[in-house]
Amino acid sequence: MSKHTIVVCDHIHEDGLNILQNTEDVNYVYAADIDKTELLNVIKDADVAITRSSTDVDEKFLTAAVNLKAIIRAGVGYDNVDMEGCSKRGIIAMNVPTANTIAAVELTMAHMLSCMRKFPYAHNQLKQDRIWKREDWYGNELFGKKLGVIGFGNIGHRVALRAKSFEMEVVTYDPYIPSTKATDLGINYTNNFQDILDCDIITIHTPKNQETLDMIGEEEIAKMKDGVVLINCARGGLYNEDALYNNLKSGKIAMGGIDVFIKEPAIDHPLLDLPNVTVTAHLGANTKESQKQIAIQAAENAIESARGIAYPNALNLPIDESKIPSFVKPYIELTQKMAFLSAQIDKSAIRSISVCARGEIAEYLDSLNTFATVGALTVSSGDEVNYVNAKFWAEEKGITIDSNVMANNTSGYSNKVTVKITTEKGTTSISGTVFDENVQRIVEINDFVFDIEPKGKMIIMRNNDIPGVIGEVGRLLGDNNINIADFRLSRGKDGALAVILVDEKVCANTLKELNSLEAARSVSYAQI
Ligand SMILES: NC(=O)c1ccc[n+]([C@@H]2O[C@H](COP(=O)([O-])OP(=O)(O)OC[C@H]3O[C@@H](n4cnc5c(N)ncnc54)[C@H](O)[C@@H]3O)[C@@H](O)[C@H]2O)c1
Ligand SMILES: O=C(O)CC[C@@H](O)C(=O)O
Repeated sequence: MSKHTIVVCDHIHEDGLNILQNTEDVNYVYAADIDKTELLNVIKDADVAITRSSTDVDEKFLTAAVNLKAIIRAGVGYDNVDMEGCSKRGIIAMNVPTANTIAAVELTMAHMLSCMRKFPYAHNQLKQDRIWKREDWYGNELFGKKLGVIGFGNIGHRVALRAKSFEMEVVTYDPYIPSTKATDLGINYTNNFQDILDCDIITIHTPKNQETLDMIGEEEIAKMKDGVVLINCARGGLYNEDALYNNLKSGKIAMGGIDVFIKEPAIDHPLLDLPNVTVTAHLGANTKESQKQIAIQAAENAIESARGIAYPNALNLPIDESKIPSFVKPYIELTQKMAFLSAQIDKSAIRSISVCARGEIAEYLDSLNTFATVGALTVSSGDEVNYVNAKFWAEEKGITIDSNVMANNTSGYSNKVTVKITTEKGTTSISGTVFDENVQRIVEINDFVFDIEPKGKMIIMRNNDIPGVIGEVGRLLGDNNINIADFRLSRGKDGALAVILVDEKVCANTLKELNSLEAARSVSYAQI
């Protein structure tokens, strides 16, 4: 079996490492404890790399990583990933966007409270200096203060909600959201930045990019109230660091709560010398709960991308991101998985790949088509195929690709995608939809109705609808030490189709035995 090399460049939770270690087609390399210069040597063998903010994915890294096909940023911010460099090389970059949201929200609240009550200094005076001097520590309350939240995304909006529960007055500035996203939650929305500068406390939760770097500098601070408190648990440099230092020193800014710095590790940073700054070493994401979730998702996504099955939360998709609403991404992933499954059900030379969609998702047929092609070709061509080269591969092999809007909808799903793969043996058609925000489901296989998560090891068996089939299949799999996790049977006019989810990989001999059952018409094994 050919193995995919996945290199873990930074510390991640052991649950993620265990997933990689226990995956048979993964050769996992732990490189979090080696020097970053040595990493350049190790990374040359990587098919996929997992990084956090301690590894810069820059020109040097990318030049060394000659085999790299995908990179997973085990966190939200990807400002330390050279996205253009990745795209030029056909490397797909992904992040894990929401697993550390709560951790960062709670650290923001901790900094806010620490600043208002000068908590670390009071703590140190008693614990380190053994001085009991209550008159030194008159703080301020959050109650009744005005909080300005810049950036109302996953973290910003939750900080705002928590601040409301402290009975603060909250106003947010985020030109990229509809104002109702804030006002529906009882948060004031403004598109006048001065309203933020007028606040008692300001916290920033935007990504770091050309627009947000130095968003708050000398000029903006001059317009703030004397004694303002500034919190930054997003990225170093969103508040200009020199301006921050000068104004904390002068007392214009009363207190700063800072988790992030332009250059990290920041052990010699001038801000550390100031008495009115509470600091943490980029710990926003550092809760056990969040790191566990991030590591699990990063490991699972690394495996899926190494196998070419899907690129969850891809950041450099071959589509104009600004024109893609967030509901489209899970459909893209699902389409790739359905094509991957379809090409495994009928393992023979593909003649055509066709994607058909209805609902709003039909506007994105072109992108769905690219990802269906990647999924279908991965079965025969492995991880060499990606969204950059998939259509060229198909052309070279003489595979026809087409897409069209579904004419009628009898299923009742408002959005539905069908992938049809035709080989020399026939056509396999799989349809799917997405519930809520990201609950992906396969709802039809060759006109048989199902409700299956596109995940795991499965046997797909077409059979005559006669009594005793389930019992016979169960016995046969039991005799071969294969545990059935779930048995889904769909009945039609002409027989039945069973999708049997199993815990173990099924070998060719067992499939042959299943195929020889009297009721069996065809049997295949697939893994997503
Ligand atoms: N300290 C940590 O360890 C830690 C942990 C997690 C996330 N982060 C960082 O926190 C920040 C926010 O993360 P998130 O998950 O909430 O991201 P998000 O993408 O959910 O939200 C970002 C929000 O910023 C808004 N925005 C973008 N440009 C803006 C601008 N010029 N002015 C105002 N608003 C603007 C966007 O519209 C969006 O609503 C990111 O920089 C992320 O890297 C830090
Ligand atoms: O833990 C990290 O690598 C940084 C996490 C955080 O800054 C993020 O952007 O998700």
